Amino acid sequence: MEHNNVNTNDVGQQQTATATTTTNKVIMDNKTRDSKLKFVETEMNVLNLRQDCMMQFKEKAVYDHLLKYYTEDHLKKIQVACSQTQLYTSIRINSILTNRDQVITDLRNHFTSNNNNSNNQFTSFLSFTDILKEKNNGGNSIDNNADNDRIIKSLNNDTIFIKTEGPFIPLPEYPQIVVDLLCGESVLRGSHVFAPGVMASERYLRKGNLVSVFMDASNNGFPFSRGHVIDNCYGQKCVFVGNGVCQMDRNEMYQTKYGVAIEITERIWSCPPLNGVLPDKIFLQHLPSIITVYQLDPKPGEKILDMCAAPGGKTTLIASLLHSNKGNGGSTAVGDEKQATIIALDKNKSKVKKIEELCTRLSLDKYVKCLTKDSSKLLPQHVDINNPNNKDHLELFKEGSFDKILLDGPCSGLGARPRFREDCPIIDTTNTASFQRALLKNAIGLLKVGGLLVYSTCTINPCENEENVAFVLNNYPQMKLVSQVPHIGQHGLKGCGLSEPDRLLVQRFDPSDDSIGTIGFFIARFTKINTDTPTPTLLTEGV
Ligand SMILES: C[S@@+](CC[C@H](N)C(=O)[O-])C[C@H]1O[C@@H](n2cnc3c(N)ncnc32)[C@H](O)[C@@H]1O
Repeated sequence: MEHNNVNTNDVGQQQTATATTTTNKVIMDNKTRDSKLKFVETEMNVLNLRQDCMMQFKEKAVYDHLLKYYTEDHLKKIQVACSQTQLYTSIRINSILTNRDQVITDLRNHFTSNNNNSNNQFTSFLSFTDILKEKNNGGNSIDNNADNDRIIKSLNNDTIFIKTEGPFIPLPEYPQIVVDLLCGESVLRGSHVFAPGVMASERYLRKGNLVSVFMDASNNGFPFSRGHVIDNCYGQKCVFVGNGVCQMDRNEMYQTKYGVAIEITERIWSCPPLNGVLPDKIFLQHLPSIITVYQLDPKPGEKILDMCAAPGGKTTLIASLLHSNKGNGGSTAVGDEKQATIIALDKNKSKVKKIEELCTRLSLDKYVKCLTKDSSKLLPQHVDINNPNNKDHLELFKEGSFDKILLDGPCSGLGARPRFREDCPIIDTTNTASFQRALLKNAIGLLKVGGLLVYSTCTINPCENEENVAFVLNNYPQMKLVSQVPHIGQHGLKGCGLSEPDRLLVQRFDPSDDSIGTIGFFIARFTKINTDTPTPTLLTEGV
């Protein structure tokens, strides 16, 4: 699950006369916070201003399912973490067009000229090494070897991290606006409010008015139609997401599909508003997603498959790494003699278009060939070999022909944050796991002996993670786990089918790990060995 590309254009930055409030600089001490909360709690039911606030599961069965793997205490910590914003905004630099120093200068200029940085909030741009040091209290837990050094250097060159501060508790003291869940979660991640997200408001709102923005987090969705007039307090289960300034009159908010309706000036979490900023030079991507692609370690001359690629976040990072590695072994573009072809697939045609658009926007299109395909049916056994229309498919998807495969498939998404209501139905926790096995089967068939398969999900559901890895290891003796570089997440959960050595090889990002503060995520890195000529290790294992 990538950063929500809510919309672009952080427009409306010209502050109106009433927009004189600046974001709170100091985190509340407990006493001030408590007295503010007392005021707020007597006034309204605001979920996230309570200490015990945590993400709730729409279906209790999902909670019960997770309790089979996590203790109650652990799950509670995950729920609390999921209701908060991630610890870092991670920014990938498009090194084909720019470099880290230039992006830092551009971002400084952007924040200054848009008045978003009036209290110097976003002056600190951290490197990957910085966040490792913070994670390990000054130490760096990554081993020093040539491979690690090369990868850390590349991560330091091509990423920037901005730390999230908070929670700040501005008072929700202005006329109220209710936005939908998606919009509210985007605001918590740093976005402004775009017009389509506005659900309800007080009757008399004008451009320039200050407003308090609430997100509807009730279990059954917003009970009124869009444009509903709310008087006084919105009494449903709601989450206060910040104060802001209207950039439109009330009517326009409901009539237009485009543009910023409210510019947020006081936030709960200090995430920078970056939607639409330097659109061809930076890409917002969660840290575990970045780490996933580094596990592929793409090299010039390789044939690479991204099986579930839309909207293209990881595909474009693969292409970007290939571009950076171009000097180390020749040309890489599709069509070149010594080509490293990235085949990016998605089963949804309109989503494939999105991959193409992103590749073009980032000037990486020459590295990627995008196709609409069902990746659970790539192997020749799923294709009518006598049909001449399938000739190209059979040629491209030969068994054992890919050097590197990324399988970042559909998953239950039980790891997203910030999130106040988890809507995933219980059926998805098992159905997705079995569908992922069908995808894995195709990936294994297409992988070369000696090749790498990277499998990832953005969920904390062990059925889709550790248990699927155990499924692969138990059913495909040619598949072995290999170590990950970098490995900054936790090890696999115990009791989910993995042996102790294998548990240590997978990488699990637990939202409740405050030291890194990411979304929930899981990565496994496999290689394929030749089982016809067993290696000494295999012989020993067989004894
Ligand atoms: C988690 S998203 C992938 C995100 C992507 N890797 C990125 O980093 O931007 C999962 C994608 O799998 C696609 N998908 C689902 N079933 C598929 C199938 N059978 N074959 C190919 N793609 C599929 C979905 O359309 C969705 O775009």
